[in-house]
Amino acid sequence: MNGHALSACLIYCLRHSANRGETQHCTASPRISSLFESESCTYTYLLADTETKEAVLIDPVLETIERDLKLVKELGLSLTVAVNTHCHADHITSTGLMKQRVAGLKSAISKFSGACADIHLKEGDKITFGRHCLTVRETPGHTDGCITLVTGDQSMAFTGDALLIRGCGRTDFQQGCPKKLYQSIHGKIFTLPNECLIYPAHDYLGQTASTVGEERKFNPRLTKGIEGFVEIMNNLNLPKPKKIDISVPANLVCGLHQV
Ligand SMILES: N[C@@H](CCC(=O)N[C@@H](CSS)C(=O)NCC(=O)O)C(=O)O
Ligand SMILES: [Fe+2]
Repeated sequence: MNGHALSACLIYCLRHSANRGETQHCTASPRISSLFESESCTYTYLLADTETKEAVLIDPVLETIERDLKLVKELGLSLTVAVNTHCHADHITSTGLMKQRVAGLKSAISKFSGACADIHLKEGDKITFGRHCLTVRETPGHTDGCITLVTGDQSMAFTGDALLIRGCGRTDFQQGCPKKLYQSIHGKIFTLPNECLIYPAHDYLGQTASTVGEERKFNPRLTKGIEGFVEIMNNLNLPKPKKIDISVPANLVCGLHQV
């Protein structure tokens, strides 16, 4: 083999071994537990690598910290990151308290949330746990700091309050903007594969999960054009979340306002 062929071969081998590393590292689906908090109708998701036992918690709620930690212990998991999909307005996060209970645990939230955390996330960042990872897609519109977390194999998306099942997050407070939300959902969530499972932060009707294909086809708000969507969002006339005045300031400091 001459020098040129040898270096071409070397580049090919390096590229392919890097790709293999990426594939092995970040594609298989993690184990998932969906946990519900009934007062705020919030879903907390525990994702784990069943081999390495590393785990990530999404949107944990203060009131259910004991339940969540019990499950982590029962499954023999090592919780590495507790991430919020945004600065919640309706409930207080448990990430601050959880950090006091779990050695080495790091909190994470979007850098555009204005909230404190160990890790400030932005578009394309990855949260790795064992062989799995979550990739950050910025999906503002409900708040400026809303993110959607997508598994490496794009089989699951944790959409926070951006996309709900047959609905979406309201846009009438916390920097809410219907046009931004429409663009976020169509550009960052509906571009995922149709089979990708949607796991929202809330459900008020007892629904648990949906898919990108289902929401693209049946979501009564998102199947409209942008003008129709804006019209719907500007006329929801929802009452404010009962706990908004304590939740937002508390969540800016990881729920450690009065603890
Ligand atoms: N009644 C609840 C608050 C309900 C609410 O406003 N939910 C938010 C998500 S929490 S910020 C929302 O975006 N809802 C969209 C919708 O169409 O319902 C309370 O008092 O806590
Ligand atoms: Fe919200």
